[in-house]
Amino acid sequence: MERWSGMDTLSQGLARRPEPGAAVRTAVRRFWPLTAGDRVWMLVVCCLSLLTALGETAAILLFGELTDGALREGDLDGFWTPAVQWLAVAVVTALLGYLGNSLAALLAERFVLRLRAAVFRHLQTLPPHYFQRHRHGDLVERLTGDVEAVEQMAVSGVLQGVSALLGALLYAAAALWLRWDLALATFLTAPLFLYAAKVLSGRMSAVSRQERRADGALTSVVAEALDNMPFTQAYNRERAEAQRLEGAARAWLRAAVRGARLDEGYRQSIEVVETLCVLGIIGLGAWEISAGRMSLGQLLAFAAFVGYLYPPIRSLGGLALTATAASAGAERLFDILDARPAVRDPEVPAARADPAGPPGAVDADGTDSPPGVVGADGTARTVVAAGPGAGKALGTGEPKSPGGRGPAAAPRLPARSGGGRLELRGVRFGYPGAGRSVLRDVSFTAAPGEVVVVTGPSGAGKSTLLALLTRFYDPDAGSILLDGTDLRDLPLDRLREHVTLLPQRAHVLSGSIRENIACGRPGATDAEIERAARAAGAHAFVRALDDGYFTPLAPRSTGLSGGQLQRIAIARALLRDSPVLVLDEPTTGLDASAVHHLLPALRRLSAGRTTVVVSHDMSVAALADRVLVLEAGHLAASGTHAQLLARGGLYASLQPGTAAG
Ligand SMILES: Nc1ncnc2c1ncn2[C@@H]1O[C@H](COP(=O)(O)OP(=O)(O)OP(=O)(O)O)[C@@H](O)[C@H]1O
Repeated sequence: MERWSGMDTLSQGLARRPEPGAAVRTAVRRFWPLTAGDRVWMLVVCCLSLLTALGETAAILLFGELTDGALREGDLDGFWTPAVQWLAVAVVTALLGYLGNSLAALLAERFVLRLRAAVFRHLQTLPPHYFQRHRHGDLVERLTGDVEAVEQMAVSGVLQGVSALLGALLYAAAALWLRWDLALATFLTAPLFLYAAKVLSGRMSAVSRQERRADGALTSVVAEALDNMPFTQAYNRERAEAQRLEGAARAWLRAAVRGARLDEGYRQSIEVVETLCVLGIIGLGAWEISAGRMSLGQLLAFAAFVGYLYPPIRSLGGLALTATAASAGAERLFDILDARPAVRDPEVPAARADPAGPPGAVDADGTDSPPGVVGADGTARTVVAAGPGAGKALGTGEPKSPGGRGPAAAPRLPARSGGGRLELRGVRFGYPGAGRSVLRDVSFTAAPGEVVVVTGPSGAGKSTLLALLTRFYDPDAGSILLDGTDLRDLPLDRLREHVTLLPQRAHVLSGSIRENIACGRPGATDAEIERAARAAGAHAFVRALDDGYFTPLAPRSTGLSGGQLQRIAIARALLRDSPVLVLDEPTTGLDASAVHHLLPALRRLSAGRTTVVVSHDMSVAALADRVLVLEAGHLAASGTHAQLLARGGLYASLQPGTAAG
């Protein structure tokens, strides 16, 4: 199995420190494909920038004409023509500026939309341990703050850079045309701006990394504090939590102030350089005017050109800093994009791909994904989207065929009725990066219609076994077969249609009860939903609610009990109607009466299917055709509940009221 070289967030922050320029180049190279489809519009923005700069150049020349023709002479006749022309130029320039800036804002937001969708799509392919090893608040920050920071470099940065460059060239050309000798004297100062930016960019890079990390840590602390609020209140931990928040906020403040100081340092030193230049020009101009080689209008126009020339040069230097800061955000996105999914769809020749599979990955804005996106080696990757693992466009390499097998054609599973035979052959597995096997030589078979309960001491590997059955991971050795086909040879979406997981805590989606049940099989009719709810023992309490099936639920504010939510989850699983069911501690946290209501529903749910249940609950074990006892990763015993009890040993010791339970 391919190992994921995961490290925790902090150590990744400390790892590899490319120099700022290289980091920016890598980021631009990897994210640039996301601008596909908008590049023509980016060109339009650049053209509009050029036209705007031309308009401003014309305005300055008209200003010089106005000064010499009307102001110096005190002649109103010389005022009207240049004044009307100037006004016309100003209106057209304003219009072009409006169009250009609006279009640039649209392109920037579209890039954000695509980048976030691309990172999120890849995130959805990552295995459970990735989410265990990264704080959720930090991941939220990456999908929001870091994505926006990268945009500042990849789209806004490029557009502003091109526009600044065009403006600078144009104003420089105009200044040269007006007085080449004065212009050259002025240009000598330009490298000072870029030098200041270069000196600061090294420090900016380190500060930006700290700032991005501090942002992530702060969001994490807030998210965790909100999640833990009842615990915080019940244990009088308000002060401790407030201190934790303050600690994270202070770290963020320090990083933010350092960043602001660098920005401000750049801005203010540039102001001083600019003032020096302007004074120099006025001094030279005064000398030229006194020698009769220059008019006042020419001097003012020249000074205006130089006044226009500095902002683009300053902005080019500032952009170097913005890009350096953004590359710290980009590194945090690469951390996600370079993490490898633990499992991959089998390679299916395009012509043989199942037409019933989900459509190709589509951007959040409804447009097709650009074909190649941000592969670590910069190569384009094709979005195949043969299943829920369709984040392949962002992965870092093609999947290895597990166990050294070649590319596999995707076998079709049999229809719902009759199938569902599960077979484990000598399965060994250890979590990526953990370095030890959690399951060792596990072999058993579960036939259609059979209920197999897996039990054992805490940490024996029961939940891990379920993660393999639902193919969140592949075994390191051995194989798992569904109706004779290795799970690794089945498209993930097909596999997960055939194997339904009922997790320990019922998942609640934001939406009505009806929607929560219907997500088991999108498109289910009201009658089918009600039938599933009845079989799950949920119909009676749902109907008693004011809004019945339209009662809104939200992940943390359901207003339903744990047992009721579990029955909604059972209705969802019933509707899914898959041949294999995998249940993780379905009665955990429920009292005797809730379990009493749940068991008949579980019995109906498992009828005619292959059911594997992880449970410590004896009432669930009593439902089983066979009980498997896992101990330290291997199967220690198997038999019916009664047989195992009679045999004594580990199983008997697990029962409540016994010493080793
Ligand atoms: N993401 C992970 N990375 C590394 N090790 C893990 C990970 N998840 C679980 N483990 C380890 O794998 C072993 C088996 O864990 P598992 O959750 O499968 O046990 P379990 O039998 O389900 O326990 P319980 O009954 O307490 O839920 C444990 O030693 C655990 O520490």
